[in-house]
Amino acid sequence: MTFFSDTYILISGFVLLVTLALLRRSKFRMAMKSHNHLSLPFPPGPTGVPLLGNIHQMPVKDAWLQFREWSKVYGDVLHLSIFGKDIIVLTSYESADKLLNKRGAMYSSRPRAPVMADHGGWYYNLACVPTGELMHGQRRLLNQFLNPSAVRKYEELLTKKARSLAFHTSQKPACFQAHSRMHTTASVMKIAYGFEVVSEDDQAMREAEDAVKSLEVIGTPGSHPIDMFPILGKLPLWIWGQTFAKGMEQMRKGAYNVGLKPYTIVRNQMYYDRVMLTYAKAAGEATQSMASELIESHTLPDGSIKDEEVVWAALSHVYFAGADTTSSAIDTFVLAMMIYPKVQEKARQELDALLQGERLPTLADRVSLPYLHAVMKETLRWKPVLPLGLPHLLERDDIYNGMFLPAGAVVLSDIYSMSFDAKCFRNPFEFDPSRFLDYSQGRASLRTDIASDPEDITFGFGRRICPGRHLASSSLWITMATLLTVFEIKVPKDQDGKEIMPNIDYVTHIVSHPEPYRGDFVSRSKTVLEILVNSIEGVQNH
Ligand code: HEM
Repeated sequence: MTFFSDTYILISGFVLLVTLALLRRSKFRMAMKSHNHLSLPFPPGPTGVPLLGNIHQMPVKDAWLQFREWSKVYGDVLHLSIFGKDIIVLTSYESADKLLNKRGAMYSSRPRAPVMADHGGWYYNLACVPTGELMHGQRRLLNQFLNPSAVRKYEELLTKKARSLAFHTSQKPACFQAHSRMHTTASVMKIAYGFEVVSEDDQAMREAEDAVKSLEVIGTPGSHPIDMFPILGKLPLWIWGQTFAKGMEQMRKGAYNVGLKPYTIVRNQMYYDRVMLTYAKAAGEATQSMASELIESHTLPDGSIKDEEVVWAALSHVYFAGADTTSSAIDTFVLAMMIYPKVQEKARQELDALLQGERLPTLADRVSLPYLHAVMKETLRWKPVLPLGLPHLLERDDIYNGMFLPAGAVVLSDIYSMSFDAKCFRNPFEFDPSRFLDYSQGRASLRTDIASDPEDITFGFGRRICPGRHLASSSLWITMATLLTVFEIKVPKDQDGKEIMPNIDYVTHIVSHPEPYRGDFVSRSKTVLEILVNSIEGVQNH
């Protein structure tokens, strides 16, 4: 991405950055009270150049691929430096567990991200909220609604949405990825705000997509010069080029559309219902959404809402962090089923033995289907949804295995390298769910002795672990089970009957998505389609 509008700005900007780098190295360490009293070494890493550090070695795209290579040379805790900013990359589950989980109190903040937070209007988004009340307050509310037992109350809705996805896929199989995106958005919109999303042209869908797109302007989060030297943010935005200035405008719009706006709609509706004396009815319906429950429970006697910013911000995450991520995992599952038909067949046999062709799966069947659960773990491992998680910030100096980790370092959990760690996963690039199964009792059961479980890796770590993980795994599981019950998922063929192998390239900004692909969804029988249609009331509208 070009941040500078012309050569002059490029040169003067460069001189400024180098000067700031010199100042920063000493000042930043002092501000964060970093002292290496014992003169311990930093973790190893590639040798950088004075002042600039490793900037010239950092790939612009898919940095985790390079981190994996470096980890083979330097070990599982890497140290990099960019303009004097320390970056620690954890490439093994063991190091992430020992530092981010076990020493979570000091590894749980987020680095400052002025471009996203201050200029782009996303200051409330947990991806850039440091430790403090805005973080704790939001996480408290999210955990209240998304803990394992709370998520059970959404099982019926998730099942209905999975069936609706199967139905729409049977009607228009070529549009599967668009359907999957719509159905995950529809689920989280219903849960968060009680809104019904019924079409891909729905305004909420378009606004969520625009909001995701608007974030692309910042490239790799944290990589813009303003993020490294916030003082540069005081300069007029146009010096970074028109695209950037316009991008900031789009970001602010997106931040409002997925944050305050949907909350305000619910709040106004509830207020209107109250005024119209239909409050009792509205309250009855209100219990169906997180927003209305929270507005109810946070309304003060004078009609204002206690901690209102925390409430609307927390809700925004269900919608914004919930849809894009889960649909990525669903799309990966379908891709894997096309490429590994034997795995697909095995999972289906397990389902058929339980369902006997008489009914569709429900989430209550999950415990009886260990192979399918293993397929889900492998889906999450094989193509991690967030290959580098979200950055953590180390708030105090730390020592790990005789190495000095300085306060103020940005800590990256390299979920990609952890997922392809050959020490934990044999033939890591193969999609092989049996790695999670134990057949010693004569039938498959999930292994309990796995050194690193993808479900403990892919949702992040410590006090920042994904609060939506239980909802995500229920949604993913029921979608997988329903699709396999209804369809055989095949690689499409060309006119000569030759298979057209799907593209397995992924495009990643923060979340990774498969590039558009085509799958062939063949209904398994007329009966199963009838059962599907009968199981959904008013299917056209869901
Ligand atoms: C397959 C689906 C999903 C995956 C793989 C995923 C993964 C992640 C990861 C890796 C993080 C960063 C954790 C860290 O900093 O160590 C994260 C954070 C987060 N996720 Fe998810 N997520 C998924 C679905 C969801 C859903 C459904 C929701 C909400 C309903 C959600 C809400 C959040 C929030 C709010 C955060 C920020 C937490 C914080 O900073 O304190 N995610 N997620």
